[in-house]
Amino acid sequence: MNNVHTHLLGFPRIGANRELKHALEAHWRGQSSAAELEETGRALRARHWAQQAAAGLDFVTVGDFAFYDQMLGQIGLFGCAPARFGFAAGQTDLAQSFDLAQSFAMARGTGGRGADCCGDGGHAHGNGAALEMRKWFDTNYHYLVPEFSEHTTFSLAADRLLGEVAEAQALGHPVKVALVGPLSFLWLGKERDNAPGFERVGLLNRLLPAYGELLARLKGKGVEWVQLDEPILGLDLPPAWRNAFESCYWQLAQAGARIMLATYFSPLEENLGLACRLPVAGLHVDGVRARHELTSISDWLAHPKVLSVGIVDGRNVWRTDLDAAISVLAPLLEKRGGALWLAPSCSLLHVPYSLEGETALDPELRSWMAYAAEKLAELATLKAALGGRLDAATGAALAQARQAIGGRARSTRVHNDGVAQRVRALGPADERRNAPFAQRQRLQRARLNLPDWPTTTIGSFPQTDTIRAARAAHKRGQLASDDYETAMRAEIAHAVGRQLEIGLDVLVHGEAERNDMVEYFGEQLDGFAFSAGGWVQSYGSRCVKPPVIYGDVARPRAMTLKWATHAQSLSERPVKGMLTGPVTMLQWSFVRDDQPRAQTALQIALAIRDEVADLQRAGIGIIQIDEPAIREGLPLRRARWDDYLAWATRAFRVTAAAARDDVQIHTHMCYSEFNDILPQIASMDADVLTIESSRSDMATLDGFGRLGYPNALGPGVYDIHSPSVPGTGAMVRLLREASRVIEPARLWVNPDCGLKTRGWAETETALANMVAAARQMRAATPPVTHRDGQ
Ligand SMILES: Nc1nc2c(c(=O)[nH]1)N[C@@H](CNc1ccc(C(=O)N[C@@H](CCC(=O)N[C@@H](CCC(=O)N[C@@H](CCC(=O)O)C(=O)O)C(=O)O)C(=O)O)cc1)CN2
Ligand code: MET
Ligand SMILES: [Zn+2]
Repeated sequence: MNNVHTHLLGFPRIGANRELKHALEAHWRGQSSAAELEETGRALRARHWAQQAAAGLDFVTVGDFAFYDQMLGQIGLFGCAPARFGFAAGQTDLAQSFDLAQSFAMARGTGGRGADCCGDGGHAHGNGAALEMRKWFDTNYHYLVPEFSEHTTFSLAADRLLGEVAEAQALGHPVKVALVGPLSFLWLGKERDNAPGFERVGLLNRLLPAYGELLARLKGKGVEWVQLDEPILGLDLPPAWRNAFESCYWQLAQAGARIMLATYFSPLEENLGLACRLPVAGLHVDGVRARHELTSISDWLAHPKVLSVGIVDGRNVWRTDLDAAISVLAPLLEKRGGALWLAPSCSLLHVPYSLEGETALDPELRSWMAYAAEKLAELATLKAALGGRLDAATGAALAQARQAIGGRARSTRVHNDGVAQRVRALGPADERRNAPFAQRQRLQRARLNLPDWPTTTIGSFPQTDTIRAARAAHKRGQLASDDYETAMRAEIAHAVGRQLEIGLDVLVHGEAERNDMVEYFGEQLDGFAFSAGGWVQSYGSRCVKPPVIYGDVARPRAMTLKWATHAQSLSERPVKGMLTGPVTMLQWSFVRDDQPRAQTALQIALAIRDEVADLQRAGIGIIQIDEPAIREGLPLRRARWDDYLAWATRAFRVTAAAARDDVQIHTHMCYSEFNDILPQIASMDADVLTIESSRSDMATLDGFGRLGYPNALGPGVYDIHSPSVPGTGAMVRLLREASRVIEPARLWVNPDCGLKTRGWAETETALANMVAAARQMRAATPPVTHRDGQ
């Protein structure tokens, strides 16, 4: 008798129509109460559980919901908020869990945040500084980073979680609770204000009693299974962390609840034996990224432990090849004595809700795809087929999948011979600028005639409600294309005017016409499809709509030219052309799974390269090619870094090398630590690199200095995540620090990142202060041109 179960690791929470986003933003604007927000959360959870039950899952998953972020939720659950928020026992009833105001304070910082009505809040420094945001493994989702010190204590505050369990049970659902496991929770945090020698893995003994107590209480509430996510088992772990697993899980085993240990995003490799040995009731593995390990995992995992296979891709939007899946699963099922759990590979947080709303998608393309809802249906079909229940509906679903998979494989629209040929023909000269940097720098100086300490911004100016409303009206057909274009030209003129008034040296057009830096280009490139409602949470209430790359990429026509030349026509000062680089386009899209990422990256590189050529032909003298995602594209295992970095930096060079020597290429990076990939960043050979650094107090820059980074650098002098306006003095201090590491002749003055989430008032004051800082530096340092003898 086969005993196939289905479950999921986590479900998206923002709502099919981004209900949670709208409710959060209304609450932050003061337009709705905490109770109203709680009610939206409750309704969303109920709806999502109902969907899971309707898809025949054996459990609904509880614990994956969060108003802002799940890691933040766990900071509340285990009572380990940083002391600076002052939520010490006594000030608040810890047993109640954090209330909403407290968790938003940690997410968005405290002090003067009310004015910031937008999705994200501030990340002010000092007392009420928000928790740091970091990318969740190699995804585009940001989590809030827990902070640990030797003073950190943990105390269980489970009311919120237990309340959600009770909600699901009251609705009649069998419940599995999902949490981040103790070792991944500690690993994903950071150490702060520590005595030397302190390592946060040492906090495990303090943390485990809280987990143990929670497991016992869940069991008491009738929760049979608790999923503990330990995705770090797919990383290269230092010995202290690896060694901690066994004792950790032996201790948790005492609590009684059945633990499903969940791994994902990466093969287990040297941790495979360890993961199989741990005293847990079940092990979930990523059947997409670790498919080649499934057989050995099944051999190592002793009965009666349950094997859960993440057979449906939780990171992409393609339909599962169900025939192929069955041929992988059937032998496993036999090995496991007829017992197997099936699931998506990871939480479905990273894919949109349902194809139902995607009426504008080409029907053939749509038939190749599966969002969260369709992935649940795939699980149901697999369960029925493996369970031997080949009823009519299952047969029809299998046939439909077969047809779609076959159609996609044979489709002519996926392949474009011209593109393939162009990629094959790429030679070494196509990825090299003509002259070395020093020579280019002379030519560019002569052409651009910029002052020392040149000031610029990263590209976007505030995306105001007016801009978004105009675009929405245009999309709905209520604003004619000409009128939309006129409105955007006016916005661009406004942005240029403000920049001239502020006194910036290198201008930008402000990106008003872009919904998003990736989606905007995806909408204009062949081989990309874009969705109407395919929203995915990025952080807090902010979402992105990743385009779908389904075929060979080509650029039918110029994408940015008319906006760039319009902006340049308004001023004598140089306006930077603004492009998104090939690696970021790839990383923030749903990608093809029928060819290597490297190949797709080169195709995108050629398309963007053509845009570089068009811009320079039209007289644009500076072109920025943004690559903020280059670091997060790194494979999770170090052994695969070199290969990735080789093709990723090559794709960038192919894009940039279309530029003549007197055209200045900028690139921009943010959101990451760059110290471990500095030589590769240098190999990209951009003339100017603008980089996020103010939050690290310029520490990022030390590495660049030590390495002898050869080209020009614009270390961000103020944090654009905060609505608080930086003072001139603070920026002067940062610039002085920077000039100790990089000689002034190679330094630029700019913010950390784009300004699209900010308002105009704060932006103008902040930039005026930044320009004043640059002028102070000019007054205080001898002119660069004399010093290097040019
Ligand atoms: N793809 C991507 N990934 C990234 C980043 C990025 O910029 N892009 N940056 C980092 C993350 N930072 C981010 C910063 C801001 C937003 C953001 O502001 N998102 C917007 C949506 C942006 C967008 O696509 N806007 C569209 C659609 C806007 C919209 O919601 N329109 C309404 C209608 C509005 C109206 O009627 O007034 C609707 O469709 O319902 C547009 O401008 O056209 C949001 O959540 O609100 C997202 C990520 C890392 N990852
Ligand atoms: C996330 S990097 C953003 C770069 C883009 N040019 C902007 O200014 O918004
Ligand atoms: Zn940026």
